[in-house]
Amino acid sequence: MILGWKTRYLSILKELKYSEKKDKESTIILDSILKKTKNIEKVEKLIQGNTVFVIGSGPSLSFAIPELKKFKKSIKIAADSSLKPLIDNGIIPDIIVTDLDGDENAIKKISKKKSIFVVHAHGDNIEKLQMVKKIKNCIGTTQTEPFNKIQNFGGFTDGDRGVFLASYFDAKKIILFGMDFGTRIGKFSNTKKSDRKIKLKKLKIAKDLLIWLSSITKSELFTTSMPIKGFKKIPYKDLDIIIT
Ligand SMILES: Nc1ncnc2c1ncn2[C@@H]1O[C@H](COP(=O)(O)OP(=O)(O)OP(=O)(O)O)[C@@H](O)[C@H]1O
Ligand SMILES: Nc1nc2c(c(=O)[nH]1)N=C(CO)CN2
Ligand SMILES: [Mg+2]
Repeated sequence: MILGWKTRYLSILKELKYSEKKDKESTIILDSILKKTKNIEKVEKLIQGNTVFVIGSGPSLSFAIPELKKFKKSIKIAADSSLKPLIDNGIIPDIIVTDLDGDENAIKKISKKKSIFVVHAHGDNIEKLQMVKKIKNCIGTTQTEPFNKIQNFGGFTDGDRGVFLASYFDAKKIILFGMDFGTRIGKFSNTKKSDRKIKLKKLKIAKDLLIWLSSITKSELFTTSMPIKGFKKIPYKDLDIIIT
């Protein structure tokens, strides 16, 4: 677990009134469903020393998609609900970070392909975890203590967990797409009207975690989305220069 994570996790539990006990229960269930695999080593190989794109569902995702199509070979980590618009546009991510509340059909469509799913267990997705049985390549994560097959790379929402994952495995550069945070929820995000308030709180937590990560990571950080402290803002036209 990354140094300092526990303190941040405890303050998230307090703010959102989540139960550590339920998070732990969920984690134990995910561990019991997962098979022993070499998927962690595969994820490490995809990320280490490479430029990695992390794609979220913020408003700028619509503008990012035509740009992403130009970079077929770059390693792409999709956060949950960004998966559907990506595959609808012929972009197959290498890694999908999800707590399984994105589009279930999109997940089914690529669940038998070589993309690796990084599935997060928490107290509010216990029933969803059964979907893992149908996914070919999977690793499991938690926000509490890691154990057995379950990892904790740090991070909270699917998007920021993607960035923590890329940093954990020493990506050379990490470039954000559709990771705008702020007060506008992207149209591809699977957020019900009644969940808007909590979603905005989660986005604020995610942004603060990324600002913290920027002060400790060895990876070089960039964003094509809304500016964020610690990340160098780059226009799409400069992507070619950054990647090479
Ligand atoms: N303005 C934004 N609107 C929606 N998503 C955003 C925004 N900015 C960044 N993101 C990132 O996009 C990711 C994917 O969006 P999605 O709606 O699937 O979130 P999620 O983390 O699954 O949320 P939930 O808490 O409901 O599981 C989020 O995890 C978040 O990190
Ligand atoms: N207990 C609990 N933990 C979470 C939740 C959630 O709804 N409940 N949502 C997350 C992703 O946004 C991450 N972690
Ligand atoms: Mg999700």
